[in-house]
Amino acid sequence: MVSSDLTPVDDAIDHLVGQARPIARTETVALADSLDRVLARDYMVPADVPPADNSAVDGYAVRAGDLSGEGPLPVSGRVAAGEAPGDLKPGTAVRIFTGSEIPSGADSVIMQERITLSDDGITVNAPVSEGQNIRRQGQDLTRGELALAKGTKIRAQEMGLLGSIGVAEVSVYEKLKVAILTTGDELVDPGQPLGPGQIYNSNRFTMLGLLAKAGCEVSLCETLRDTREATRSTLERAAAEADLIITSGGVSVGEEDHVRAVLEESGQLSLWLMASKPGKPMAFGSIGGTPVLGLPGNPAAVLVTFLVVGMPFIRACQGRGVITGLGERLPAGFSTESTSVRRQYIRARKSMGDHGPVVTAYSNQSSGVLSSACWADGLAVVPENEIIGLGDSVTYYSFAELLE
Ligand SMILES: Nc1nc2c(c(=O)[nH]1)N[C@H]1C(S)=C(S)[C@@H](COP(=O)(O)OP(=O)(O)OC[C@H]3O[C@@H](n4cnc5c(N)ncnc54)[C@H](O)[C@@H]3O)O[C@H]1N2
Ligand code: MOO
Repeated sequence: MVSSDLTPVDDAIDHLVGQARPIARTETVALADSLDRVLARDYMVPADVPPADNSAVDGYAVRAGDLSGEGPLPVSGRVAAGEAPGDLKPGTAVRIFTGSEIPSGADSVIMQERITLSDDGITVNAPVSEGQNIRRQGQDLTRGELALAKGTKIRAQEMGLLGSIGVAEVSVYEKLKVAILTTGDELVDPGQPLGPGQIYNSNRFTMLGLLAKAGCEVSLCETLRDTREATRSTLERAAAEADLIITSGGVSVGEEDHVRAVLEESGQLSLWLMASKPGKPMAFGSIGGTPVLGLPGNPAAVLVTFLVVGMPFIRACQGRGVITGLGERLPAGFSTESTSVRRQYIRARKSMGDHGPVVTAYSNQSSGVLSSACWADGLAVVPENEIIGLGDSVTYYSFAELLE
């Protein structure tokens, strides 16, 4: 029997992350298609990047010691980027471009703006120090070192880095297959007329968007009728082909709340009720060995609970590490009136106040008010048992970083 005390949010996250089994299935994708995927192996550097010393500017390669003599330095050659450089003849300069390899014998490059060119060669108008304007071989990556570690999520810059070491195809974990099950007899799909007592199913679309951003594949997306049998059979069917099932609704205390009951009867319920607002009736367990994250039905609770506890769990299942250091401390542009034993996640906006950035809160924080989340660009945290006064420091998380 799972405790009906409210589990503190941090303990709930630890519990879920502890239960996560990282996906083992891998696949190979073209580098061009690897954005937002997760590396399934370490990538070592096969050869120095850049492979040779090269010029950081358009100008002239010289030996700094040759500049002490009188008169211009004759220009003895030219190296375009992509050409193999020859040797620098002593006492001369070589015309060179950004990215051109440095001819052997040269030890410095002078920007073309710092010289005067005549028929006799170049006259240098600025002091030259040995090594200037040369990008050294291996300054970016050195042969044999780790370029990117297994478990790294590939952003644009990681795509570029893999390209820079010559990787054309990337070994990544398969996307997590997630089943979305929304529950409730009152739900109607957008596009249909609404009958008495009915509402449109919005959670389904919030969840589709969140999972796409989280790099998951939605393998099944259905709405359940409010019966024990429909809930059981759909959960079992989803469990057979998904890595994770996420439900909305049906986890509170009413007799029509079947998700939690089915987990208890036919699977496992390892956590129920979290000390957060919104998100209290969150449930977690498994059925047929597949983890089930039961989000509350209220639309803003779906968003908040997914971001706060769902994302750390999904990251762990994706083979990624725990992300730390999220959030920033900012003065509150709002105040609260009473304390709660639940940690409150306020739909909030970071904006510029008279004295710098400040976090403002949407006026209606009801978990049925999804427009609060559209107005907001993140969440501000009111800690358990605390009251926030205007100007007090609060932690603010942007939606973007919560979805990293
Ligand atoms: N006696 C108590 N009642 C409630 C409690 C409680 O502690 N004791 N907790 C409240 C809180 S907090 C929440 S959150 C909700 C969560 O209940 P469920 O997770 O069982 O969700 P439902 O009852 O199925 O739905 C709640 C609400 O959300 C609407 N909903 C559900 N699914 C969708 C959807 N796909 N799209 C749009 N809207 C949806 C549903 O119509 C309800 O209005 O329980 C409170 N009650
Ligand atoms: O916990 Mo409920 O999600 O506050 O509305």
